[in-house]
Amino acid sequence: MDAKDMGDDLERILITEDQIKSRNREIAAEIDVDYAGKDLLLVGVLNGAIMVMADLSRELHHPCAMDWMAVSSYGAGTTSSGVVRILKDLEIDIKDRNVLLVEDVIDSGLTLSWLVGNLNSRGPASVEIYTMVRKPLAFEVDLKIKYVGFDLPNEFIVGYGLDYAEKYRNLPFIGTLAPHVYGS
Ligand SMILES: O=P(O)(O)OC[C@H]1O[C@H](OP(=O)(O)OP(=O)(O)O)[C@H](O)[C@@H]1O
Ligand code: HPA
Repeated sequence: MDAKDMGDDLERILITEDQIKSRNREIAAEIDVDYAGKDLLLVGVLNGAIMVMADLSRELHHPCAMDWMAVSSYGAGTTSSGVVRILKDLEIDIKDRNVLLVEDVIDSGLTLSWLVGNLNSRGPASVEIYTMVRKPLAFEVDLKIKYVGFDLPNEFIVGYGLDYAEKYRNLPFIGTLAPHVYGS
């Protein structure tokens, strides 16, 4: 899909499809080195992480298992409260496994802080994080993020798995929406 297919919904592209592809490749190479000789289980956080999980995993040379969780954060409006409910739990027992959580965005960091605590209580060998985008508020929570695709400023983004009202996830790039979209 091209920016022009969105009519005037798109404001601007922040990260292009090519930039996403090469960053996934670079990070996959780091992961291949870091996990050489080790078990690796990728855990994607639904729904947003579907694109990055699919692309990252295909750049990895390391044989890895994959599983998914779906969680729901409760908060006023667009603000994550950090109170999280599991909508879909893992199928795989992560005891003694090396888990790499895969996310599209870490914004307030509250969802991932909760998730890391939850997964650590299950006795994994390790839990690390890869996020395609990190926003500035994530620095204010106690969250160690091992792999970061891009640091972006604090504005709402869509595309590459990220939605506004469940739309725009299928854009192959990451961008911002025109103000009129939020008004409609
Ligand atoms: O750092 P935080 O402020 O907690 O926000 C990040 C979370 O918000 C988004 O998920 P969302 O709840 O929108 O669900 P989705 O993945 O289905 O879009 C995103 O995929 C992260 O899971
Ligand atoms: O900027 C964002 N876009 C889409 N979903 C999100 N969830 C947290 N931050 C964002």
